[in-house]
This record gives sequence, C-alpha cells and structure tokens, in this order.
Amino acid sequence: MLRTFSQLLGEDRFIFYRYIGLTVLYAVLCGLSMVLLAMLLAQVLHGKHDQIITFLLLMILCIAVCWGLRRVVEQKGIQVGITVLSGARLRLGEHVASLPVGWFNQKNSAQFNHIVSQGMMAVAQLPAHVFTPLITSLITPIVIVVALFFWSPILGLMALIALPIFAFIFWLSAKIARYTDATYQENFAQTSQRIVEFAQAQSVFRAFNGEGNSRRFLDQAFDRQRRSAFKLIMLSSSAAVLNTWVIQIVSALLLILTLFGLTVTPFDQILLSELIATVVLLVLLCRFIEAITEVASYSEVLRGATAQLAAIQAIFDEKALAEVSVTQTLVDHSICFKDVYFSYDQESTQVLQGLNLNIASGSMTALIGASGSGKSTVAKLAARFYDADQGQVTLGGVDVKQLPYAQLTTQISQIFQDNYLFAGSIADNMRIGRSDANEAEMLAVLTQVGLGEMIADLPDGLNTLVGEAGARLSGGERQRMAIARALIKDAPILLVDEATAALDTQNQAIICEVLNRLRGKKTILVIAHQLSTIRAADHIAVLHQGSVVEQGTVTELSQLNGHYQHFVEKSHHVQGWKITGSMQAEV
Ligand SMILES: Nc1ncnc2c1ncn2[C@@H]1O[C@H](COP(=O)(O)OP(=O)(O)OP(=O)(O)O)[C@@H](O)[C@H]1O
Repeated sequence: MLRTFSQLLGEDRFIFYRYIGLTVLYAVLCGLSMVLLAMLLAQVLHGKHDQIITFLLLMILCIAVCWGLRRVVEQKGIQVGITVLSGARLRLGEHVASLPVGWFNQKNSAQFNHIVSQGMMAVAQLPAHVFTPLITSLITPIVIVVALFFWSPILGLMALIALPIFAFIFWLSAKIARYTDATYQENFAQTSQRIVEFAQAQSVFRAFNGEGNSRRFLDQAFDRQRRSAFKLIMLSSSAAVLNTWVIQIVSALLLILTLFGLTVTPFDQILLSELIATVVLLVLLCRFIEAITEVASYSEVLRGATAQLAAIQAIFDEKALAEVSVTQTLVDHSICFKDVYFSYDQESTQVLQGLNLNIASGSMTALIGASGSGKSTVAKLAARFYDADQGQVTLGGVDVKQLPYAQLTTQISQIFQDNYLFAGSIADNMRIGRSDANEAEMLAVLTQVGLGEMIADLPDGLNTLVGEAGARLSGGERQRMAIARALIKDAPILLVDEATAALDTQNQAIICEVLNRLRGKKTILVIAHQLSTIRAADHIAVLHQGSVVEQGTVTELSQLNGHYQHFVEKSHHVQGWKITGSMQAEV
C-alpha cells in the first residue's frame, strides 16, 4: 500500500511520509494523554497534592499539543488526498501511455476508466478519513499496553498477547469478506453485462423467435448474483460477529483479571493503593478496548480502498515498452522476424513459436492460415503493439526495440479491424493520419475510398462531425474513413488485415484497389482472405500454430502440393480456414 502511494505521488511522496510521521506522533501523544490522566487519577486518590499539579500540567500540555497536531494532521491528510487527485492521475496516465498498444483492450480500458474516476476518489479519501483514525486506533493501544506493564506486568502481558489475537481475527474476517465480496462483484458485473447484452441483442432474439430461451443466460446470471449476495450477507455478518465476540471475550478476560486481585483479598484488608491501581487499570483497559473496536470498523473501509490500490498497483506493475531516443538509420523498409516466440501472457500458450519470416522492402506479402494460427499477432508485433518474448523483429535492419516510438510510427500505416474514429469532424480524423494534410489532399484520399460523393453532399463537408466513435456514420463508411486515414499517412510500410473489408463488398473492392495501386511502391504485409489478394502477392507465407510452415510465390507453392495447395483445395471442408465462396469459385 505504501509502495502504491509512493508511486502515485512520485516526487511529492515526502508529503505522504511527513503526514504519516505526524499522525504517528499524534497517536502516541493521544495514548500518553490517557496514561497521564490515569496517573493523575492515582495521585488524586492517593491525596498526593504536590504531584497532582505536575501531572495536571503535563496532561494539559499533552492535550493542547494533541489538539494543535490534530489540525495539522487533518490538513496534511487532505493535502495528500488533493495531490493524489491532481498529480497521481497524471502519473498513472503517463505510465499507461508507455504501455504496449496491445494492453489497451476493452477490459483494461474500462478498468482504467473506472480507476481514474471512482478508484482515485476512494484512494484520495484514505489519508484524511481512514489512515488518521486507523493509525491512532492502532498506536493508542500500544502506548496503553506499555503503561499497563508499569502498573501490572501480568495485565500488560495479557493485553500484549491479546493484540496479535485481535490482529489475526481482523485479518481472518477481512479475508473472508474479501473473498465473498470479490465473488459478488464479479457476478454483479456479469449480470450487468448480460442485461446490456439482452437489450442490445433484442433484434437477434426476436429474429430467431427465441426471446424466451435468450432469458436463460440472464436468469442464470441473476441466479448466480442472488446466491453470491446471500453468501456475502451470511459470511460478512458472521465475520463482523466474530470480530465483536473475540473483542468481548478477550476484554472480559482482561477485566476479570483486573478485578481478581480485588476479590481474592478480604474487603476489609483491601489496601487503598490496590483499589486505586484497579480503578486506573480499568480506565486504561476501557480506552484500550475502545480503540481496538475502532480498528475493526475502519478495517472494512480500508478493505474497499485496498482493492482500488491493488488495481492501481497492477497497472503500475505492467511493464512499459523500453523507449529509446536515438533516431536510427534504416537501410530499407523490409520487415524481418528472426526466430520469434510470443505469448500474450505467462499463463497462455505460445502464439508464435520460432517464427521466421522475411518481408522484402517494397514487396507485397500475404499471410494465410487457419483462424488462430497467429496472423494478426505477426502484424501486431511488426507494429510493436507487443514485444517478442524471444527472437527479434527488425525493420529496415534495425531491431524495433531500438527504434524511437516516433520514428516507428512514421514508418507504418495500419488498416486493422479495430479502427477508432474520434468524436471530432471528418477533417480532424483525417489529420490524425497526417497533421498537415490540406483539404485537397484529404478529399483526394476520401474519393479514392468512395467517400467523395457522400462528403460533397454534406452541408459542412469535411467539417461534419462524425459523433462518438464515428456513430453518425454507417459501419461501411467508418471502415472507409479508417482506410482513408491510413492512406493519407503515406507511410512506407502498410499493414492490412483484409478481414476489415468483411463489412461490405464495396470495402473489399476498395482494399483490393488500394493494394493494387500501392503494390511495388510500399512494403505491404496483408493478412489475406481473398484469393485475388493471395494471387497478387509477391510472396505468400502459410502460418500454422505460430510458425511459417510454407512460403514462396503462388507458382512455387502450387507446385509443392503442400499446405498452400491443401488450403486452396480443401478450404470448403476445413473449418476455420478463411476463404470465401467466390475464392473457391476462382480456384
Ligand atoms: N489480446 C489477446 N490476449 C490473449 N490471447 C490472444 C489475444 N489476441 C489473440 N489471442 C490468441 O492468440 C492466438 C492467435 O490469434 P491471432 O488473432 O493472431 O490469430 P489469427 O490467425 O489472426 O486468427 P483470425 O484469422 O481468426 O483473425 C489465438 O489463439 C487467440 O485466441
């Protein structure tokens, strides 16, 4: 937790440590005030008037310092919170910006969004609202235990033994609650997802006349949520009861022990000093128990915020791509994969297994293979969405890891499946491709992708707003905008996923036309799904389970009677191979 706070605060972390130091000092002084009160009480009961003034003055001084310090601690706690909200979001944002592009999937983006909004708010409130009372409630009993040792070593020892017992019980109940809470949250999220899905997929359900059956998923999710909510209630309440029982049992034992000395002695023989000691000990013990109970109540709040801190820490733990600043000289625009191994995460199997592939500068290479064989992964590694686990990916003879990010991005244009349009105008979106593109250049490229007429009909032309994620455009128009954006960038290397064109036949034709026009002028790596594209390629590489099993020209591969031929001939029988009916007709 301290590590996460330090990382969030960066160079401002000293304000956090200063706040923690002041809070500990405040807590010790609070405990001392209690001890001084008990000592003053003893002096009063003993009638030692000369000492009373000394203890009274000491106690007043201690309380006065506590009051002053409390104000400072509050201010510093709020200052830490404000710094978390202002600087830490930026720090987390900077870290996220340095992560591989591949990290930005739907799940991670949604979680990041949640963390910078609600999560940061919960974390920012921790110092002032949780840390101060929690640290005070933890330190006060320790000061009191030390004082108890002076009054009664046996009671001191009992209280000392009680502390780890309390700590264990709080830890145990927090663990139970954390487990049930996590299950409940997961089921809750799944139910929400199902509800949205149920609403969004109404047209499909109704088209298949299956609304009744479709409720099955929703009902199952509700059922799981209901069961986990019941479990959460049962276990959370049991954990809370367990806390209270243990505190009460141990407290009762301590009180019984305190009173024991009094009861074993005949009443007429009770020494005044013993009576006084007992009263003082009771005062101290009550404060001790009260503080421990406060710890229990704050541990719940802390647990909620700890989950947010853990999520923040998980993002900080994501390895950033090593960034270099020296611009490199590229010998050409070739791409080369040398013995590349790659898996998306440590638990999953290796997607690329010793992949070797040479894409010559200015050539067009078609990647083909069964669904899941790793074609998109190859393209993503070329664009350095991820780094290879082993082996090397080079661009123009230079390892992509040695290329500054700015240099790499100027080299590559991508037409991938998940193209995002921003909520600005058509021109704004085009200028993401090339910031200095003028209107004539934009219109020329937009016309190439078949959007010329549409834009001419729009009253605001290029200044027409496309809506959130391009929502005011049709699916096909969005794809064509994304293709135009990639083309206006005019980078020497073009990575294309032909499945992008699957939205409509017009887009397929556009992709085909783009590839024909750019062939020989740029290095093109295309994840090919059309036989016409495969035939037009200078080089074809067949991927199977993460490695290139066959490569060469169409003629060479046709003569081999191997994977490629098998792919073409058996495509309509083999599940998962991406080939269209029209392709088969052409074979
Ligand atoms: N972001 C990801 N996280 C984890 N695994 C992934 C991720 N993306 C792809 N994979 C897995 O990696 C393997 C290869 O996927 P990839 O998309 O590269 O295959 P592909 O040949 O392009 O498939 P397709 O033709 O269906 O698009 C698959 O098993 C897939 O499940």
